Amino acid sequence: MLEQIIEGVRADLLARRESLPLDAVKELAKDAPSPVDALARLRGDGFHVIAEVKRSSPSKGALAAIADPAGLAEDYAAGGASVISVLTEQRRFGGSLADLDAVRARVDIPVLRKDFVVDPYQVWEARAHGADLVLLIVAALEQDALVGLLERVESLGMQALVEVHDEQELRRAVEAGARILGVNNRDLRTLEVDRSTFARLAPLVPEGVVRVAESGVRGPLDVMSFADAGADAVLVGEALVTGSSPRDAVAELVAAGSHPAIHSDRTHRSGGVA
Ligand SMILES: O=P(O)(O)OC[C@@H](O)[C@@H](O)c1c[nH]c2ccccc12
Repeated sequence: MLEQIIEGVRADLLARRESLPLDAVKELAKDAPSPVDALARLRGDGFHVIAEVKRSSPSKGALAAIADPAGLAEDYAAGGASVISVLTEQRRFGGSLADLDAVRARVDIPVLRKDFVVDPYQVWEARAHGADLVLLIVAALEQDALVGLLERVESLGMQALVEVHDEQELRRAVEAGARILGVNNRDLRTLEVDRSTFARLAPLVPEGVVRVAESGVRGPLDVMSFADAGADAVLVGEALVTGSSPRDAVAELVAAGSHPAIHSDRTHRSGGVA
């Protein structure tokens, strides 16, 4: 699946590059609002929710129409989200750079461009459209490309969420210098979700690197177990776009992550309940 998605991404990228050359994108990037320090935000106190604007996915098809992505992002922010993730991949996820523009114009918390980034052009584009963070998927990149893109992201004042799904990818991410590491519980090759992936990989993430549990969060109980396994943040799409109140849903997840010890063995052994 990953390869087919990337094929489409490259074709769309080629078309955009033809209508707007890299130099023009670089000019636009100069005029973009300065990046917000997303790393400081995610390293800050408390548990963090990265809330995603997601219309559809290859695994689930259509999830939600989302006529007003900026309104949704405002609701997420009001519920206490630390970062808004905006899918910009068009063919399989129904996103666009217009969604990123709309969201950027209406929230001041950090915004993540969520896409299959394989070329520096997309990093410049992210900055030109006001992104503070860019997703880099290790499974989609050779090591040299990963290192180069990460450097480009940081040289533009942004941060990368570096996504991994197994031990080897995790080692590559750490070697490349990732500061924010996402463990995707969904295997992008098969689209299967295995919620034990995060807990398996989290102990291998070096101290000081932000740990994000991605995909498959259904509600507060999942957040508690990811927080218990060491997550600093969760990245949530489907559960938020299909629920009734995105604002209340985010608030519930933030609260759940802030009290992981209620469910931990540690607490049971000491007999206390937070
Ligand atoms: O809708 P979910 O299961 O809450 O997942 C959100 C997010 O983790 C998922 O959209 C995602 C994680 N990594 C990606 C890479 C590309 C596209 C999408 C993703």
